[in-house]
Amino acid sequence: HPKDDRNKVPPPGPKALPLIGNLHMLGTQPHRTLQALAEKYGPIMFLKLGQVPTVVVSSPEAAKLFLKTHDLDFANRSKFQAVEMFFNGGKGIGMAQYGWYWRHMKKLCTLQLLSGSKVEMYGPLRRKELEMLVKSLCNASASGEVVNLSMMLKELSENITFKMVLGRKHESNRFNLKALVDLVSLAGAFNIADYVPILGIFDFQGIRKKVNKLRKSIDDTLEYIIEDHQNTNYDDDNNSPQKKDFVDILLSCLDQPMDPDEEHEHVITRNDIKAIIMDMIGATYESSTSAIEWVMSELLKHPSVMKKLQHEIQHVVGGINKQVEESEIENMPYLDMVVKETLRLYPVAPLLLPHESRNDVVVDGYYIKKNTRIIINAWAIGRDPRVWSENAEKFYPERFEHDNVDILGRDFRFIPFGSGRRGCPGAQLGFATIKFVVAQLVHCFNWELPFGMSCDELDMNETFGITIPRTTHLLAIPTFRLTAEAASNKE
Ligand code: HEM
Repeated sequence: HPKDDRNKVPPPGPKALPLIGNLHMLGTQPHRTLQALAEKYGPIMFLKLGQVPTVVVSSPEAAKLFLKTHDLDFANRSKFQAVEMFFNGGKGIGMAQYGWYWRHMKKLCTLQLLSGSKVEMYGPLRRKELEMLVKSLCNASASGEVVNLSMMLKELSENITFKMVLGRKHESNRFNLKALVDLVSLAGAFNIADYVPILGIFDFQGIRKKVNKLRKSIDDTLEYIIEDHQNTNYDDDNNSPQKKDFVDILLSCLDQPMDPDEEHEHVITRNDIKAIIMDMIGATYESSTSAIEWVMSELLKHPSVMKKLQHEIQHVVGGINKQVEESEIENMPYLDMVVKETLRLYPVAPLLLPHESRNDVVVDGYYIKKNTRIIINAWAIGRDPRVWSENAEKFYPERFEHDNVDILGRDFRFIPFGSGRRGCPGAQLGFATIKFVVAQLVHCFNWELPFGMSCDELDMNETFGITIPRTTHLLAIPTFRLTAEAASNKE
């Protein structure tokens, strides 16, 4: 009825062009462009990205409406060509449609892989990998070398990810891990086919071709990983939980009913397990590296914060005779503030992962149709002066001193891990990893910028993708500051 249609007011937004809609407005830094557009059109704004109706959310109040009040209505994910082609139609968690399959898989991973006790269980592994990084930094310190911290952190993250998920070192040439990592980045690439399907037929960017090429090689890799695990006999000594990696735990669910009490008697298949392995590698791989890189960048720019942090850590650890133990981290409130402040300014996934409406919904008086893409601009919320005061752009960890916001998205001013049903199940693991690595790097070394660079000269530009890593690598000079015996972590 026409009268009804008049009442269905969509959120305000800029005028859209035929075919491409507002795509041309996004530029190379969509998180920044969308922030500027929201200043003009408001915190709930409508855009047409190609053919895709999209609502962009840019304030804590609005985020709460979408991720809490109407969470269930917006709990779907948008479909992306590369993901559809690859992850067996989205049978992992991150890109799966809302429903019983996603619910059970998420529950399984949360309980079996990512619970607090499992995060603790992988502590020794993180510690061992980190020790190796400290050793090579010690060598660099002895010869006064400039290190490429970005590359070293990437390697650390690769080692932790592959050890934790696959239980193996990534050097093994039987794993085509490069293909796995390439695929994850293709899944996140801007693919015109996702926005203007009619142009997708031509595959101008060659994404479909690349995904097809990677498909077989990755399937072989995943098959190899699974077989390798199935053929490993754990003798009694080795059968301790510490020896079990993610894949072992997942394989113990193979061919088991997902939930025998439910009406959907889905039995967990090999394909399900492959998709979850891909999800876990994808989610772990880049997220913590990017966050640690930003923490270290801000600390290099703010030597007084670095000193204050060293002081706290030294106090908790009890001097400079030993390295940090992960169990000591919980007694370091300033470290907590430093990492939160970094995630506020550089949320790893600046626009979270796109949600999608499951029904027609009215939010704050605006009519939002079923299958509308929802983008939450966590980056803009973290930098809004109305929320964080006039110094919102400044790195100032003390702002959290009397403001103990939690990381799990209960406070919509701070949502680096999302919130609600589709929130990040790896938040505790991610947060713990970042804090431990930063604490160790800052406790073991003094850090300086190279080539006589002043703090103000450090390039702080970001490159937009699913994540926002630094555009340029972070170079720095470490100087070992602990006693000689602490170098090998002996007390
Ligand atoms: C610093 C580390 C991390 C950050 C900042 C981060 C951030 C995020 C964000 C923003 C989302 C999307 C939330 C939304 O759309 O509302 C997400 C989803 C997800 N994350 Fe993380 N994450 C991190 C680490 C991890 C780790 C270590 C894992 C697992 C090993 C993980 C697994 C997932 C999964 C499976 C989802 C999809 C959840 C769903 O769709 O239901 N994340 N993460």
